[in-house]
Amino acid sequence: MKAGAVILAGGKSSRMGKNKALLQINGITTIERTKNSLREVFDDILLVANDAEKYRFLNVPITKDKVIDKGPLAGIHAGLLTANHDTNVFVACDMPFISSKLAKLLVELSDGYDAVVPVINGEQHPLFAVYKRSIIRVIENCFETKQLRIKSLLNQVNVKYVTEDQLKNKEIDKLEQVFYNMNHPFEYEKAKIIAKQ
Ligand SMILES: Nc1nc2c(ncn2[C@@H]2O[C@H](COP(=O)(O)OP(=O)(O)OP(=O)(O)O)[C@@H](O)[C@H]2O)c(=O)[nH]1
Repeated sequence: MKAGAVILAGGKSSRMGKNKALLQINGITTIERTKNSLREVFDDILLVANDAEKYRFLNVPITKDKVIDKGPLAGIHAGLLTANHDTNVFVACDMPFISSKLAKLLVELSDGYDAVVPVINGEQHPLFAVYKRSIIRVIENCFETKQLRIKSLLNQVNVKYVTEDQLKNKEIDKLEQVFYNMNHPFEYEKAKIIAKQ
């Protein structure tokens, strides 16, 4: 695949109260689940984390934010600067049920766009989305103008939004679960139940 995958794990997990990436579900850490799923499709997987030692066990290259305390946008920035490919699927480390098939499809839909973002039931999912190196300068401009929301970035680049209608017939398993993410302890408890279903 002429694209890479980037996992973002540079956050503070303050709502969860402990590192979300390292929470176990069915005996395996969330971030490892994510990595294993991406590995079905991507040879190149990069991790953006600011405490690299915790993640050596994943055996993937690790880079740090170049701009500190700027949230996920800084992770996307560092990932694009470091990745081996122009086109990369970015995934948050708190999404235990992502789909490698969907990741591949998002890449396939990216020709002619700077980014590909799923929109499910009207909600945008910019942390399971494709971003290209062409937007690095725009991200840096967002930092300079203190626009740290990914939405601000998306307003300034050429985005393909992919809705659930466009994903029909693509045989993506359990689409409603793919974007499940864990911010609070009760969402972790729910994830463990979902994983057993
Ligand atoms: N590289 C990088 N990733 C980040 C940063 N902030 C958040 N992320 C990642 O972006 C994704 C979504 O993060 P959030 O849940 O919004 O933020 P968080 O800091 O992890 O959690 P809270 O402290 O509870 O808001 C997760 O994968 C985070 O690891 C950052 O400053 N740098």
